[in-house]
Amino acid sequence: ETAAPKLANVTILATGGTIAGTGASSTTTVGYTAATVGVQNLIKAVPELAKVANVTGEQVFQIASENMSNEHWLTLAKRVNVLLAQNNVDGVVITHGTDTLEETAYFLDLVVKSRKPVVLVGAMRPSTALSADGPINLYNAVLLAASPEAVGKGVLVAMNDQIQAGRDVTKVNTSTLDSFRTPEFGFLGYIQGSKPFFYRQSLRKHTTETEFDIGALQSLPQVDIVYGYANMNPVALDAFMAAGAKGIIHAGVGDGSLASKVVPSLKAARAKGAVIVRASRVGQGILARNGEANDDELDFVAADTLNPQKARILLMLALTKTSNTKEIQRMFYTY
Ligand SMILES: NC(=O)C[C@H](N)C(=O)O
Repeated sequence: ETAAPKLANVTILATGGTIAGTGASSTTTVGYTAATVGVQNLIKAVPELAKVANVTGEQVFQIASENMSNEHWLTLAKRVNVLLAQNNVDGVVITHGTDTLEETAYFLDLVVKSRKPVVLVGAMRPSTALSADGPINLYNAVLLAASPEAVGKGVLVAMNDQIQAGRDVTKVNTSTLDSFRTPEFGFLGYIQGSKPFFYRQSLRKHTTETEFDIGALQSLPQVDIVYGYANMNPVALDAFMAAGAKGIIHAGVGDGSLASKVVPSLKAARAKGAVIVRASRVGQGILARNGEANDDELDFVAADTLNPQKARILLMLALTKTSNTKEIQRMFYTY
């Protein structure tokens, strides 16, 4: 008789969100309370987890993800790095609210120093709802984190039976189960029959390949996002600068075009030393350097394919290393 294969050790770090949410009734799918169920009860609700991994749980935070902050990210990333450095941890799953899940995934993709799997997971329906998606999503996330296939793939997101890349995935719908998508580039694979199936991979550098080290950091530089629209008003940008912003993401219209009325404020911000990154509110496509604005002349940076909220994360980390815009532009073409 051959011994049963040894199960991987997976730690679930719980941070709250709808996956840990409860509603007034089984038909409550909006207006429920996020972040009420503790990690041990999340694990207990899915006894099948024991078949795919030796699971342990830690409650890191208990928040709705709209309240996720830079400080939460530093705490979480440091914990992930400590756990993955241990021989008795093979992978980490992070339960998370869906609203900012894509941001945490990209932050970790840039600062986790391990090739071991890190998988973020959430739910669109609270745990008390009919056909809640949390339990199957959690099961899929744990088996993915326990799988050799997920090693070295960067931080992953497991939602709706699909495997998504932390860099590229985004929430595209306020409420449906298929809210997590990677438009145009596509998701990386499926989870089916308790197995991950990978078909593609991002070529951008991640985890052990990055130059970022948050080990000694207690905070991150202030970077804010200004949103572009017709009749755009520069007041928000000026206010962010007055509040001490070290970087500004300009989530411009189209290919990041700059409204004439806003250009003086952008130039003034740059003159004060803030790094300006041109991104787009459109959600897809390359933000072309020297396209809709002369970035060389303005000394601005182009966001490439990062959406504004992900560009904010890369700029914060970049500013922990340098304020040289050429160097920062290189980073935007690398990660
Ligand atoms: N579906 C969710 O998880 C939404 C919730 N507001 C959160 O991000 O925590």
